[in-house]
This record gives sequence, C-alpha cells and structure tokens, in this order.
Amino acid sequence: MSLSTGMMLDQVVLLAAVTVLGMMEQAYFSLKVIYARRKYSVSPPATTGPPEFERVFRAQANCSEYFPIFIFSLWLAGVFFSQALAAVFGVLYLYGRYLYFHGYAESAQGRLEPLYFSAKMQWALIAQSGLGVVCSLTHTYLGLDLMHSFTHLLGLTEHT
Ligand SMILES: CC/C=C\C/C=C\C[C@@H]1O[C@H]1/C=C/C=C/C=C\C/C=C\CCC(=O)O
Ligand SMILES: N[C@@H](CCC(=O)N[C@@H](CS)C(=O)NCC(=O)O)C(=O)O
Repeated sequence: MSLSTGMMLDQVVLLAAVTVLGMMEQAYFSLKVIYARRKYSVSPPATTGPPEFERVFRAQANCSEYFPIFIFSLWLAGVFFSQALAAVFGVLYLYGRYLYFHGYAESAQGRLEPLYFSAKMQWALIAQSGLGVVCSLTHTYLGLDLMHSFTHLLGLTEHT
C-alpha cells in the first residue's frame, strides 16, 4: 500500500479495532487500580501499601509502560507489512496482557508466563514493523521491491 495513493479506511480498520480494544483494556486496568485503592485504603499520592495493592498497581503501570511501543508497532506493522497479521498478533498481545494483569494480581510469579507470551507477540510486531519499513525505504529510494521478493520466496506470490 502506498500512502501517496491515499490510505483507504478498509486498509486500517482492523488496526483501528485492535486499538479501540487496547484502549478499553487500559481503561479496565486503571479502574482495577481505583478499586484496589479503595479496598486497601491507599489514597493518592501514595503508591505503596499491602502487596495485594502493589501488585495490581504495578500490573497496570507495567502494561501502561509498554502500551506506546505496542500501539506504534501495531500500526507500523499493519501499514507497512500486513494489516491482518498485525491485527492477529495485536489481539494475542492484548490477551497476553489480560492474563499478565490477573496473574500479577494473584502473585509476582503469576505474571511471568503471560509476560513471556506477550513479549513474543510484541517482538513479532516489532520485527514486522522493521521489515515493512526497510522494504518500503529500499523500494522508495533504491527501486528494489524486497517485499515482492520476500513474499515470492515464501511462495505467497507468482513470479513476475
Ligand atoms: C512485553 C514487552 C516486550 C518487548 C519490549 C522490549 C523489551 C522487553 C523484553 O522483551 C521482554 C522480555 C522480558 C523478559 C523478562 C525476563 C525475566 C524476568 C524474570 C524474573 C525477574 C526476577 C524475579 O521476578 O525474581
Ligand atoms: N518497569 C519494568 C521494566 C521491565 C519489565 O517489563 N519487567 C517485567 C519482567 S521482570 C515485569 O513484569 N516487571 C514488573 C513490574 O514492572 O512491576 C520493571 O521495573 O520491571
């Protein structure tokens, strides 16, 4: 897809849907911290309290720290590589983060398995972003269609 020919909404609508889902998930995590503050009587600006509170607090903070990386990589991968693939990895990442949040709320150990899962999804999105942007750069400035050669290598396109 070329931005110069105009981006059609159907070329990004899956990315938009995953972004809305991600924003709702972030809002949900924030609400859980507000409930935990009430439950454990930890009023702002305090950020320390019983371990049950601190784990919920850190789970939300950790998910927020990574949210910008997630959103940028989702859109870059979706625009420059493949919208469908980015959307699938995006939904899996958000699912992993949901499990991470609840695992961390239970115990520090409980966060680890979902963290590894969501990290794999995140790295896959970063890789797709990098590959897509490099292919676009070489196409624009060197006239090389690496993406076509790449998909041909994988047997996804006919040789032309
Ligand atoms: C989800 C974010 C993914 C990518 C963004 C970039 C960097 C973050 C690294 O990929 C993530 C890897 C995380 C690995 C964590 C490894 C170990 C943590 C385990 C134990 C900590 C010690 C303890 O709990 O006692
Ligand atoms: N802000 C994070 C950056 C590194 C990170 O993402 N760590 C993972 C694996 S140790 C985590 O779950 N950290 C727990 C937390 O941020 O509370 C930290 O302080 O640990």
